[in-house]
Amino acid sequence: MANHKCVDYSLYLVTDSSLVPSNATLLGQIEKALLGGVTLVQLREKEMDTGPFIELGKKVKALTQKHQVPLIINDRLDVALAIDADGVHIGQDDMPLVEARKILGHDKIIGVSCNNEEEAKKAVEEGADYLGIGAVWFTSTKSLKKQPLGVSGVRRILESIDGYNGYSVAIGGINLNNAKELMVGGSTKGSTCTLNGLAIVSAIIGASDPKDVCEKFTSILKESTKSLHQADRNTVDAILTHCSKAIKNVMTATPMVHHITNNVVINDNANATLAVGASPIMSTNRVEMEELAKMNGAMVLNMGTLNDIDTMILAAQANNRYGNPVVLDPVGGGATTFRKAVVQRFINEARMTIIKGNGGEILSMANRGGRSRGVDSLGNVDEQTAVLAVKELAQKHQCIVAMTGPIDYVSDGVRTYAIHNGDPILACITGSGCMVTSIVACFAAANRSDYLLATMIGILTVNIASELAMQRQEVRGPGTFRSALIDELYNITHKSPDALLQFANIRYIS
Ligand SMILES: Nc1ncnc2c1ncn2[C@@H]1O[C@H](COP(=O)(O)OP(=O)(O)OP(=O)(O)O)[C@@H](O)[C@H]1O
Ligand SMILES: Cc1ncsc1CCO
Repeated sequence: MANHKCVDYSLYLVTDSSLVPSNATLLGQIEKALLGGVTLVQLREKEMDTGPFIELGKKVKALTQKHQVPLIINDRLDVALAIDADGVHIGQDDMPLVEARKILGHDKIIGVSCNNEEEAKKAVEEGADYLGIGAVWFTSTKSLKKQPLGVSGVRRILESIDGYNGYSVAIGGINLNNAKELMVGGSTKGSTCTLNGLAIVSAIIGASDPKDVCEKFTSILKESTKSLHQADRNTVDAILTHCSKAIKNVMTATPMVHHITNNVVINDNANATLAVGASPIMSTNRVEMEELAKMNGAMVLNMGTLNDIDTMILAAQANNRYGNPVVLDPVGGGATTFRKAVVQRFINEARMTIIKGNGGEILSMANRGGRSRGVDSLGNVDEQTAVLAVKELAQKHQCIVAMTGPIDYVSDGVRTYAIHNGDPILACITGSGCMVTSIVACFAAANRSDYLLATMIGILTVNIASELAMQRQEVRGPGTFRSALIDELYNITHKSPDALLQFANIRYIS
């Protein structure tokens, strides 16, 4: 598995050979479930001896590999290591997470079962990649020692770990009749406390037609996501309520943000990154790209003064492999034939998490016109065109797209917002857009569960900092503004994170 931080946890199959119908086999049930859309498989064999477990594990791995789905082994690190599985799932009575991590390292997934807030908080602190929250309901697969959590219990646990960068799935008694109730009710409206998926045992493994059941679960999961977004529709609370937490996450994680950026803005961008509590490194030598990606929180690819394009791609690919968000700033993207071709190479050869450009750059990428003079956008962009461009690009490249300008537009392909903050003087200093990209990368690094949120808060931070900077007495023009902007980035993040909540002027479009 290339990238364990980008695993799709939505339909998680947990096996139990004792539940396989008499006319079927475990491997057959798993294969059918994979054909039906299962996104992750956990092999759970509580009674099996080590040798047969490894043999079975190898066969299951062949199936999951064929369907490009990760394989997790329940409890047994030795088996996981022997078959080079993608990770392990540990219960509260199994090997402690800290010890398991020492053995497996950071390239493997470790999931932890949690039944209450304390267990969840501990697992988060110790660096669990995902939490299995349960049991939600009474279940035939395990005799429960504790009361089941119910939907509200799941929600309570998720709220207690608000801001957690990993993933959460619910488990226990989930079937086609209660899945939607759990997905929608388990998540807090307008919040990052959302379930990423459902871990299902008997409803799939004991089914007469696992493929059909999985297809039904997949459409329930899609419907649930839609109705969760629906719930956010008339509100911008989803963004605002998380501003201070998102800022705190950056300050706590102090993520390293690797920039390959242009040599006009390099110093300003490094200072801006430091000002919000992250740690910049502006390296361009290909020899260390892989090693940097290993410790990196996020990566900025900025096309301002293009030099070694192959190294930029190599670095983006390495960051993709380690699951780090990659933020592309297609500076001057539409201005020359050469730049247009480079943007295409970046998109084709690496996966972008967020694309942030000005009107000329984004419209050019979306083939909707877009006029530039060098790195500057020309002309006004009407709202309808802007919204179509960011939405279409986000859908096409499965990423977040932000178009900056007097009004900024941000979309994940489903939700689109406008940001009305920012002082026009930003357009009078070089690299203010590049600075936005750097700050978005800092937020993305530390707020991985919602990159739309991270992008919105990154842009808001720079824009509101610009408004506060312009209110300072000593600011008399672009030169003094430039220093004051860095000061205000620092002040907002270190002293008054509530400034975002107070001054944000954002609009939900559709
Ligand atoms: N007229 C304006 N009023 C308010 N804010 C603005 C205005 N123009 C730009 N901004 C803000 O300035 C920042 C940079 O946006 P812009 O689109 O100018 O970037 P850019 O062209 O990519 O910049 P650069 O290439 O110099 O880095 C954004 O945060 C945007 O919201
Ligand atoms: C002026 C300029 N030229 C290339 S990059 C850059 C900085 C703003 O994008």
